[in-house]
Amino acid sequence: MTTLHSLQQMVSRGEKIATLTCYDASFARLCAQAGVDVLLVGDSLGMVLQGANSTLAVTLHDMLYHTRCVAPAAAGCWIIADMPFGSYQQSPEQAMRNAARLMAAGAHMVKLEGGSAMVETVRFLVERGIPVCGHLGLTPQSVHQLGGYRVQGKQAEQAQQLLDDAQGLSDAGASMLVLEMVPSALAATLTQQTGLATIGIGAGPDCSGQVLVLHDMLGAYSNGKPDYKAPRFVRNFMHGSDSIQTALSRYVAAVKDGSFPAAEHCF
Ligand SMILES: Nc1nc(=O)c2c([nH]1)NC[C@@H]1CN(c3ccc(C(=O)N[C@@H](CCC(=O)O)C(=O)O)cc3)CN21
Ligand SMILES: CC(C)C(=O)C(=O)O
Ligand SMILES: [Mg+2]
Repeated sequence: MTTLHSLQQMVSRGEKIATLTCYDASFARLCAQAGVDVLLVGDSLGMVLQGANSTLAVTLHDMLYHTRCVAPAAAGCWIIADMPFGSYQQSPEQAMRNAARLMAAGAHMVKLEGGSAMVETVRFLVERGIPVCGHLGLTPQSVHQLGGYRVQGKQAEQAQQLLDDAQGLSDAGASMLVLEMVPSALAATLTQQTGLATIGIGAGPDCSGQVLVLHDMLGAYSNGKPDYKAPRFVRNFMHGSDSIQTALSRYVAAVKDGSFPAAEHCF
């Protein structure tokens, strides 16, 4: 069974943490059988399941429903649930109220996007018994502020801000951190300096683990436009696999042996 403690032990011995998003019981069973360590009930479900072009319209009810679908079937996996847009930014009390509902639905940890502005909220949740995962770099709930789904932290000033944000989240008691679309060298520095278990998506090979959206790594997602191209960090593991089970197992193996991500998936 994967626990926060066993994840930290994996980090200590240099074993990579294989993470996938998951939204339902059937895939939770397949992922658990394939040896996926962590399942993220991501608000990416707004794009993947609901067909929207951002994650902004996802509700707490949506997240509760999918967490309840995943949890009973996720045998042994560590389950992280995303806090959706608008469910935690107002105050630590609002975040606590909604995080408690996600935990009651079966999550083991909640994830929220943002840096210094979220430090007080992270401390509030952790002091009240809720494990918290941060999310820095490309934070999709801020897509309209960031001007698109773009790599973050390329300029020195942005990179320093990310380092300060990560340290702040770590000091506040966060135990994991998703790094999305940041240069590999910066993600490596963040991982070394903060002591957090970092889970990268487009953040290079030197994170403590990797995550992909399930439908992306199975080649099952497109935004419906004829010129759709998957993000650079995606590898389709159905290529060369005869079944979904094989693709999931090959993903776990590639994360564990360091062959994913390769340079072509990184910034
Ligand atoms: N299916 C899916 N996969 C994801 O990885 C994902 C979601 N949905 N929804 C929530 C966010 C949004 N994400 C995205 C969405 C698009 C790009 C993208 O189009 N990237 C291109 C262009 C980069 C650029 O313009 O600089 C790339 O080539 O990486 C990246 C991340 C990551 N998350
Ligand atoms: C892409 C991952 C990190 C995520 O936040 C999601 O799936 O919502
Ligand atoms: Mg998310």
